[in-house]
Amino acid sequence: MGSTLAEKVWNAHVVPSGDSGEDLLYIDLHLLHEVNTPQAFDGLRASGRRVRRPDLTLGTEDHNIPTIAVDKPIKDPVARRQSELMRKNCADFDIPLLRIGDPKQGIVHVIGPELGLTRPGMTIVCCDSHTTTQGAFGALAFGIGTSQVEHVLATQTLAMKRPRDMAVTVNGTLRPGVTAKDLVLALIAEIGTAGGQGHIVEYRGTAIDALSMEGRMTLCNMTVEAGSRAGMIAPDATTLEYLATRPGMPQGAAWDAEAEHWKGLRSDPDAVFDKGIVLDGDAVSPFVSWGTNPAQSVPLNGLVPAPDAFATESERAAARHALEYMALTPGMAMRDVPVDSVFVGSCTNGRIEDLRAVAQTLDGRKVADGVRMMIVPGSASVRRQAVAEGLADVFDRAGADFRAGAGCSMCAALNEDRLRPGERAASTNNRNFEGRQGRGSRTHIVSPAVAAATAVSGRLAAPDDL
Ligand SMILES: CC(C)[C@H](C(=O)O)[C@@H](O)C(=O)O
Ligand code: SF4
Repeated sequence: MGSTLAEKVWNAHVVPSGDSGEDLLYIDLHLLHEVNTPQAFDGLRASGRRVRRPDLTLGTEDHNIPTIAVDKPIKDPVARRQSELMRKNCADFDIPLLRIGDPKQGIVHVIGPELGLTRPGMTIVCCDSHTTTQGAFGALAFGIGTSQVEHVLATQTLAMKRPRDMAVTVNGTLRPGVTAKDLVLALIAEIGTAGGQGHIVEYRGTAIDALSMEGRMTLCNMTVEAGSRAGMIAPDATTLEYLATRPGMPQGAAWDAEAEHWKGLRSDPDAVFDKGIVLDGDAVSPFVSWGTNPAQSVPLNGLVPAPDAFATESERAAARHALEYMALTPGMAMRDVPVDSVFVGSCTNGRIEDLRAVAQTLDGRKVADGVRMMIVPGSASVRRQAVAEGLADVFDRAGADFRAGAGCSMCAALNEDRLRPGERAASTNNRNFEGRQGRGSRTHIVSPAVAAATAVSGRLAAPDDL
């Protein structure tokens, strides 16, 4: 019987250890941000341990930091304290840190790939659930908790039981205007927020092959919203093309050898998956969330569902509750839902391709009266590129607020960028639970193209509607 991609990467990292029922995995890259890490460093101090491989560890500031006045001291006292702690911890333990204002700074899941740190076949962990983003490169990448962060810092290893394997095959072709974001929302709507629980998902099929690296990252990013441990896509020509442009890549014969090895990282034809689902790429259309979890999503062409339409009482109760929180009426066309605000950004959709898609729709148009649109780059490098390509001018002319600083911003409202109670947003982020974007906030998860069209129309819309 052949092996899956996940199994191959896993097995290549198992460090011989006692028979504990768990494998001890060697970790190739450990990323850190300012949330969820302070206790791990306190633990190291308490036990008098050092960081074993600071050279395989990198920190960035992303969650709490402001996205305006990036050159000034942080005003918010909580955010300032978090950053100060992060700076002290990284300095004390010799870990490189990309601080606010650093040209390489950005959201942790955006900078790994951008800086060429994320490579096929690696094991990558970070104190953050959306670490799964980096599985787009054929790496095994997932989020870990604070005590595991401490363990990896101290030993560069992690004890874990290997998750099961799940294949998500997307045949056919995504139609023009349909993006990886729509695909992943459609997938989660189908399998539910626990549909991938205990599994590493491998995406395959012609619609996946055709995705750009940015699209693949969006897909793997939201894989965790289906409860999955990780998402992976086997490296191919698209992956190699992206990697070839990244800093620090091997050159000449060394590159050829590495590329050969990477191309071999794929599931064997006779590999057996514990679970599988097949989707028709041609059938996917722009998707939007109506409720308070990402599975509560429907096609933009669809209607706000009636709670009675759900199969189980728990789903019906969840739908009733979500509709009340979201102030929506069953039967209302999603296209008739008006928004107050539009947020473009996050580790799901804050990369250059996302900003290009937004600019394409905003070009020559204006954000609707009464709607505020905030665009926050996923990294400082994305921002520089957006300026260089003229996207920033398009955003300005349209009346959107293109922020100077990169970070999580209104994705999680851990800095001062947040929605007011009751405010409704179309947002390119990945989570829409109650209060996610500020107390009482109402989030509709959308693709960048839908976000842009919605900003112009003032109601949920796709570019074709304009
Ligand atoms: C703050 C962090 C731990 C959290 C995560 O793990 O995902 C955040 O990034 C989020 O998206 O909710
Ligand atoms: S952008 Fe949002 S989802 Fe991504 S790491 Fe930051 S808070 Fe989490």
